[in-house]
Amino acid sequence: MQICVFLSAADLDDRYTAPAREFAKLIGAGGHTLVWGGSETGLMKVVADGVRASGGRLVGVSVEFMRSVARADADELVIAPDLATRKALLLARVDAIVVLPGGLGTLDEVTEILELRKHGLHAKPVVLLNIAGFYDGLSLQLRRMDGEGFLPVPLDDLLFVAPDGAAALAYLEGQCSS
Ligand SMILES: C/C(=C\CNc1ncnc2c1ncn2[C@@H]1O[C@H](COP(=O)(O)O)[C@@H](O)[C@H]1O)CO
Repeated sequence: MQICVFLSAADLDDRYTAPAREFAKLIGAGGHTLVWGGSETGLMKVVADGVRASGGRLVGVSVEFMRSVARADADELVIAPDLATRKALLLARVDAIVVLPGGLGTLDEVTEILELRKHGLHAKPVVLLNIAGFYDGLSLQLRRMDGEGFLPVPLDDLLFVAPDGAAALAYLEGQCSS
């Protein structure tokens, strides 16, 4: 599978980096390709390093104004002219999307992907990898939207929340083989 991972560009502590590294190892060992924002910073670097070390392929999709922090040794590096084009390219290139802990950039990416899926503009599986309970708050908010009629499709049709990397990959393997 070509797996798009959205995740933090910040340097984080072991609570986040250790499970992210485990997930990266599963991606590489499973023969999958990581498609990500292409940067050499923070959790983005941790996961790219982990995928590379376990034999996986790296496809970076960076953006012109971040070119200087893009990973030079990616197997493939695409530079988009702007953030909107980058998100479209990331989605177009992959079979599935996994969202690790992140800040506003990650939140922007995941909400756009979910909004497109809500409108039936793609049908790619989206997984929130709930490392250290990071997405408990967002999950609660989304469940409230679902329960109170704010979503035109059931939340479970939009998103799967996985407790760990193994559960995330098992879900994607089931979805992408069917
Ligand atoms: C430019 C600097 C660091 C590099 N920053 C980023 N590099 C690549 N991709 C990025 C960067 N910042 C955001 N993104 C995209 O958004 C997500 C991470 O954002 P967050 O706010 O840290 O959650 C990530 O998925 C990227 O696609 C030096 O300042």
